[in-house]
Amino acid sequence: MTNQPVISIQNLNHYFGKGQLRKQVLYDINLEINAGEIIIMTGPSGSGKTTLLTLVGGLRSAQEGRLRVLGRELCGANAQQLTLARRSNGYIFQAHNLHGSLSALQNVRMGLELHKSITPAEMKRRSAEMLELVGLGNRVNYYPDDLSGGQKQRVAIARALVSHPKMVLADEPTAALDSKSGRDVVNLMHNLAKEQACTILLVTHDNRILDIADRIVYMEDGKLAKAPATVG
Ligand SMILES: Nc1ncnc2c1ncn2[C@@H]1O[C@H](COP(=O)(O)OP(=O)(O)OP(=O)(O)O)[C@@H](O)[C@H]1O
Repeated sequence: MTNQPVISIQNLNHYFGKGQLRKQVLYDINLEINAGEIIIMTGPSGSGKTTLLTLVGGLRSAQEGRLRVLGRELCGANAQQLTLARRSNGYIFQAHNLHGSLSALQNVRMGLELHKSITPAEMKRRSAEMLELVGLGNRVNYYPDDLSGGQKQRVAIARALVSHPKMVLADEPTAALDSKSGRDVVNLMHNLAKEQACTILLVTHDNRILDIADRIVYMEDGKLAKAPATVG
């Protein structure tokens, strides 16, 4: 861990809608996250966690305040700048978004396709190696329909990490999983992230996985607070 903030958020506000329907959903958010940290964001439904995650990930544009991610200011960034910012990140979402018509290997390969300098043979080698690492070495040619929920989520993790991103953003990665698969999945994220010195920002309601966090932040009514309970 180098203790350089990779995410620096200052006085960030966010609104949805326009005119009379305009509604503020994030209020004066301040947060610094260092390289290699695993941060869990928790809090009630509708409190703004996913909104903050998508802003940090460059999936929507930040409107007011300062949001510096991996050396780039995202507040006021244009579409092209946001596209560039997204390339540094891996994403893991609850609905894992695997392509049903692609095999596990081809899905993982998608995580490398933006990286033009890598040859097709090298992409295949790295994708197979990452599937091996997540325990799916014997499932590389399976299609998502033939994999369990936990296996699909592991493919999504392999896809997010295959390019060795500096940052991984995860939204409810264990929501659809039973407790054993959920635990396996977060252990895997934790180990791979620590090996690759990758920063993870993870949104969850799943209290069973809080112990993988270096730090927990709590969101309520669009405001960030320290977690009510600390993790030992
Ligand atoms: N695209 C949108 N347009 C308008 N309002 C939205 C939009 N997305 C979210 N909201 C509203 O913003 C608020 C925050 O939503 P958000 O999804 O960030 O909360 P959350 O904490 O992630 O909730 P959950 O835990 O249920 O996923 C909610 O009131 C929600 O209804």
